[in-house]
Amino acid sequence: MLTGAGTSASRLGSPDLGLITLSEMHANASILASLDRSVPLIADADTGFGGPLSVARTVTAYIDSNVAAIHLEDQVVNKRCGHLQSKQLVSGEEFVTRIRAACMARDAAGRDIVIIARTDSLQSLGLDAAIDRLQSAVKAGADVAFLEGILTEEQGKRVCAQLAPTPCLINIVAGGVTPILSAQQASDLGFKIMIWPIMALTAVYNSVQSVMKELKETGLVAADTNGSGGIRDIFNACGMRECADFDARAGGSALGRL
Ligand SMILES: C[C@](O)(C(=O)O)[C@H](CC(=O)O)C(=O)O
Repeated sequence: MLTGAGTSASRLGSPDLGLITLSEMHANASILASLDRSVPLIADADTGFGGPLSVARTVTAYIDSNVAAIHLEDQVVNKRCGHLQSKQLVSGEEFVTRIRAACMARDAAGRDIVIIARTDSLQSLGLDAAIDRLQSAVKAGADVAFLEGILTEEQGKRVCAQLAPTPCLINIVAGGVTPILSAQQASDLGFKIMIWPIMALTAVYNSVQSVMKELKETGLVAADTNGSGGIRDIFNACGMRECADFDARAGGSALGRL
């Protein structure tokens, strides 16, 4: 999952308030999608970054980066995280235009990308209107429906039932408005896709904060005595053995001993 909130936080040091641009999102998407091509990447496309032509440009850029799916929402371009208050929406017609533009760009590219329609309208318009927006988006060609900021399990169950057979996605954000559900609970409600967009960022943030505090207070962060948790673990996770093996098979001799 390429999170817009996480990309804003890590690249701009800013909250998820619509400051991130297509170029920055696309750069991150390209890196993530190329890490392991067998793993499909869902990328946040926010509002599509403008009118129909900008939406089309966004879709084409993500397709070129081998992104598997994108979610496009109905907030105004000056958007905010879906779990904050006072979100503003574009009209239902403008939302459908965004989705239609995305599907047209996908069809024109002749390549496969899953279009996930996200509505942020539950907060201000209520459940019936939000479901209505998702149904219109599906009619315009969206493959998956995403009701953002679900407040209760009952709402989750209803959206899945009323959108069927279109698969629905649920977004779990620690500290957000949606109850934290397990994969099994989400599946029991009828969801087919579940994202935890800021889980990894939260874990990294908490552990970096903890070691930074320790370093500041004690002047030292002790290394693990058993050799795990160090830089070699990270190099190995990044494929150091595979690199050495490739180098040797190609006839190289520089990576025999690392
Ligand atoms: C899904 C989301 O768009 C994202 O940026 O990952 C965010 C997540 C978040 O802010 O925690 C969202 O608006 O829900």
